[in-house]
Amino acid sequence: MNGKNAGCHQSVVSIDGVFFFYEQKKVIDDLCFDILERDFVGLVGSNGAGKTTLLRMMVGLLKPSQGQIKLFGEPVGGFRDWDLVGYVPQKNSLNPLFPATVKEVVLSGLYGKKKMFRRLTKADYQKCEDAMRSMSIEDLADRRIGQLSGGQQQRVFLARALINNPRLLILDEPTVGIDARTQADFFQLIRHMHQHHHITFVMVTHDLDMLQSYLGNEPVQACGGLKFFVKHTHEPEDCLETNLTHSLQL
Ligand SMILES: Nc1ncnc2c1ncn2[C@@H]1O[C@H](COP(=O)(O)OP(=O)(O)OP(=O)(O)O)[C@@H](O)[C@H]1O
Repeated sequence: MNGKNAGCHQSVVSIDGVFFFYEQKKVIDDLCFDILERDFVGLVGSNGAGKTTLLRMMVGLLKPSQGQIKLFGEPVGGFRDWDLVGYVPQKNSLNPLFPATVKEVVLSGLYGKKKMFRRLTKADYQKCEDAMRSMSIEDLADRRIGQLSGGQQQRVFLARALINNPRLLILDEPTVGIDARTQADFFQLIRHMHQHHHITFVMVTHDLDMLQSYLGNEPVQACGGLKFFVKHTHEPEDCLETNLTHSLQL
């Protein structure tokens, strides 16, 4: 877990002495944790343990009260290469009247703060097609997202996170509210992505059985109410495919 080596062992997320307080309430208590390239990290904890808070700090939406988080070696506060990071926040079921189409939602993954008002290019539309195809949702492209099932919506949000071909994918309870069969399919898809692509995963889930079947029974670290399960995938031959939006079909 420790070490910032070359090649497949680079540090992707480094969490160093992080505390987080909401007013007087301590939520994260002196957390130190390194996530290396191509790790799959499963983050587990009871309601209110601080999982979402930690993910939000990783993507710069919250600032640690103390300590530091680095992404790809850069402090999050100064990190600019957000195309490397895909984030799928906790599911909110969408109002069926929400007007955006699937294609528009996926394309919106391209809008960094700076790019918000630029014109979309042919290459952007191609990336969108690739991302939708990788999640097998191309047939839904013109449907309103609010009219889709929970499982379909999750695939759309994953495609949105994939459109920039990220190297770090952060998923906050991606299968909540989805039936068991769809959850199993979704998890298989995530495993496939991890096994075949040069990508690091951090996933919060309450589905311990599913997680342990892939990451083993023992957490590698516990901090407060948080438990970290990790699968390392550091063999050089595991790092051949790099383009996430290619050949993701199961
Ligand atoms: N904006 C906020 N202001 C004050 N307290 C907050 C705020 N957001 C979260 N909290 C509190 O911080 C604690 C951690 O919340 P967090 O959402 O990180 O937990 P979690 O582990 O993701 O929980 P869950 O499994 O229920 O999603 C909880 O006690 C929560 O009530």
